[in-house]
Amino acid sequence: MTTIVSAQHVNKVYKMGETQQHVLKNIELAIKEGEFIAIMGPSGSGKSTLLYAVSGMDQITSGRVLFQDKELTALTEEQLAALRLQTMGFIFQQSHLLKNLTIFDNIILAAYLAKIENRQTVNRRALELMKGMGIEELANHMITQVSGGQLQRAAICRALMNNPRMLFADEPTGALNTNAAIEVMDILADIHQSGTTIMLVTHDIKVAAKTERVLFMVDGQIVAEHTLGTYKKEQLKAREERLVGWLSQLGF
Ligand SMILES: Nc1ncnc2c1ncn2[C@@H]1O[C@H](COP(=O)(O)OP(=O)(O)OP(=O)(O)O)[C@@H](O)[C@H]1O
Repeated sequence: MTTIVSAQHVNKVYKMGETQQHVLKNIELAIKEGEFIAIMGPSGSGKSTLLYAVSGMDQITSGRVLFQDKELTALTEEQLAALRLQTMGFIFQQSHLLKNLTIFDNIILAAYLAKIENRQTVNRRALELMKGMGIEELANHMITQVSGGQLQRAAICRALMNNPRMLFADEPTGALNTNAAIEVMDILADIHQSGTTIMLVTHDIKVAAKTERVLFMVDGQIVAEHTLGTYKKEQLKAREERLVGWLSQLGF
């Protein structure tokens, strides 16, 4: 399998006035095309910072990040924005949908503005995706009229509009109740099954148990990793138990 993301000697230092905080410390990471990978670790260990560093959402202080063999730090802002638009999708804990637009308009907005495809194609794709997520009947609802789980499914549709090679998800189930979290995670597992590489940050063992490889961060470093392999529904309990055992060995 080819490598889609490669982080080499990546450091990130936040400077605030006189003080500095070294948040990513010499990170080495390779993610294979088609992988499903979770980042776990204590609060403040640098999980989100790593996700934003390897997706080019945030600048790094030193080192290199390659995405599909393109060095992100060598790209201009415009080139980086174009690469993100064409190849990456993002999902966050809060859906970040716009309050004064319908669910449908929220999903299509970025694709319309990008003007890569005509409006008919964009509309058709949005409807297909909404159907796949079971929210096609909510197309004309305002975002205040639907549940948290439905909002997150709309945010996933939006992230998939450009048919990304890779999805980056920062605590995608963090704001959801248990059932909605399970639904959203099952959708992400299906998206992975269809060939999309996914990197997600999570505190939730049930979420991580559906991924293939779990990295554990402490204080800006990846200190351990656990390979779970291909997810099969009937193995979920056993995978959760393996993760609990591994995490407790790590003192988490
Ligand atoms: N924009 C920023 N400016 C300064 N410091 C920041 C910034 N973003 C994050 N940090 C600091 O970097 C450290 C790592 O933050 P990060 O959000 O990556 O951790 P995390 O492991 O994702 O935490 P959590 O699980 O709580 O979301 C924290 O100490 C945080 O306060």
